[in-house]
Amino acid sequence: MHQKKKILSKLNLSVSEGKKAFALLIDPDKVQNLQELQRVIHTAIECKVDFFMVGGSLILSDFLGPCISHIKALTEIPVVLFPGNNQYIDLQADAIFYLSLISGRNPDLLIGQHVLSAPILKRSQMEVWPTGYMLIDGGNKTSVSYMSNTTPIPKDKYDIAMSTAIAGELLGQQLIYMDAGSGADQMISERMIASVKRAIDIPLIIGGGINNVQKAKSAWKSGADVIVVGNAIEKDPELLIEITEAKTLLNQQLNVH
Ligand SMILES: CC(C)=CCC/C(C)=C/CC/C(C)=C/CC/C(C)=C/COP(=O)(O)OP(=O)(O)O
Ligand SMILES: O=P(O)(O)OC[C@@H](O)CO
Ligand SMILES: [Mg+2]
Repeated sequence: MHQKKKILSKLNLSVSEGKKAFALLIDPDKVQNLQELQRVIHTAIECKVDFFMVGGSLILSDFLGPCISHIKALTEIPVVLFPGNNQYIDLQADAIFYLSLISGRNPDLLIGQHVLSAPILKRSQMEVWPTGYMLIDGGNKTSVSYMSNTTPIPKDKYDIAMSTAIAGELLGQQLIYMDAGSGADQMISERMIASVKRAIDIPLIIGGGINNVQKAKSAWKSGADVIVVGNAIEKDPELLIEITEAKTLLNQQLNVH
């Protein structure tokens, strides 16, 4: 029998208490050298990030496995795979976002990649997190929209986003991840986040283009349960500390620390 999803249950519990979470996305291809990686991991550990995410739309380096093993060697903070396809699976991770790209109409990303990866995931010890993944237009063409061959939901089509998220929930997805794509010019708007959050009862993850502390706060305040930051921290690891301070303060104000 498959083991219980302990990490996901813990996340669900803190979300049900209204607690805000912060995930750091590490792109194996953007790691300059091992020292740089260790520095970011150490800062993330000091900040007690809620989880690490590792993955990419297209990975050219051989660094996916080493990235995960370096994190695992230093901390118990969970590592969650964020795979662009079934090749980017490494069984050292604790969990995997089993993404279905529900904003798109590309069958390979709704079921094809899942069929290819199902046997290995079923045999593994990893927690598999069924995730409705929705791309929202962030003003520029991102790797993920090009690589997925899908059109993101227009940024002001709140009803389409809401209905898509509800459909994901009704189909049994356990998380909704709305992403403007890595390096998006504009993060997802407050109104879009709030409309989707109101419509669903599963945790809402928001990412793409969150590159300063104001944007992180605005995403949380509009309804994000988890925010994901990648690019901006690669450029300035100190941002980890600022965002963590904002999270701590917000959780204190919400009385859920
Ligand atoms: C079920 C399995 C095994 C895989 C899921 C496959 C699906 C549905 C993927 C969705 C589409 C996709 C390509 C997602 C990738 C998301 C991701 C890891 C983004 C990280 O950012 P990058 O797109 O790599 O950005 P950069 O251009 O900044 O590197
Ligand atoms: O790299 P950034 O823009 O922070 O985006 C993070 C993540 O949501 C991308 O899929
Ligand atoms: Mg990438």
